[in-house]
Amino acid sequence: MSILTAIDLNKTYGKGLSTVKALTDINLSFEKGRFTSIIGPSGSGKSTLLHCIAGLDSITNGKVLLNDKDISKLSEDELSKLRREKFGFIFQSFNLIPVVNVYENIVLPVNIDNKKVDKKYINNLISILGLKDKVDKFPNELSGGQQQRVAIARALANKPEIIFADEPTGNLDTKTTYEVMDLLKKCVNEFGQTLIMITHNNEIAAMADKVITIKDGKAS
Ligand SMILES: Nc1ncnc2c1ncn2[C@@H]1O[C@H](COP(=O)(O)OP(=O)(O)OP(=O)(O)O)[C@@H](O)[C@H]1O
Repeated sequence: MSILTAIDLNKTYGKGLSTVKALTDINLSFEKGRFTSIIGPSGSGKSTLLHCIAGLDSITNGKVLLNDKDISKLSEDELSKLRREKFGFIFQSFNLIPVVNVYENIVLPVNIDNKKVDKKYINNLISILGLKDKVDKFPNELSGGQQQRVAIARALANKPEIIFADEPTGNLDTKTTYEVMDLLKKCVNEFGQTLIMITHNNEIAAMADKVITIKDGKAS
């Protein structure tokens, strides 16, 4: 069953002479509870696609359906609620809050929604990501790889239906990369979450149930 569908999706940046056509007539569907990887050359439109289907960026033409609902028609408030409740994001830049500790950063999305923190689940995430002895530290006391792991735990804290990831292991060493991939695959295979991930790493791309290639703003 498809959870997310792009129909005739087009994205153009800018106006007048300086326009850039980033995506052209994209028709794709993402299966619920599956891992889809997105590969393609630099500048081909991968991040633009991810941002458009995740409701982070407006689209120029077409539709983006979440189940059967066109999310490209939602207001900014409705979109931000949707993203908070149903989506988890892992980007190359971690966007951690510098003034609160690692634990507070991780549970932030749960607290924003006034939900109860599932301590067992959060502690399991912390332990799998090797952050047990870092929970009281502040982001600037951690290495880049450690900060990325905190960002991953935060993205998963709300048990999102869809995890959008843009090169999530780009800054990690090989061992941590495989640990993180094991965790993300577990999210898909054991918890039924949907994972959509951009990667430049062919080995990681091959772990997916489906691989989409973007070239010159077109999908194949
Ligand atoms: N905010 C923006 N304004 C104008 N053009 C943009 C903007 N963001 C991206 N682009 C352009 O859109 C095209 C697609 O960029 P995008 O970042 O989606 O590619 P990518 O495949 O993710 O690249 P990379 O692998 O290097 O991250 C590029 O030509 C880029 O320069």
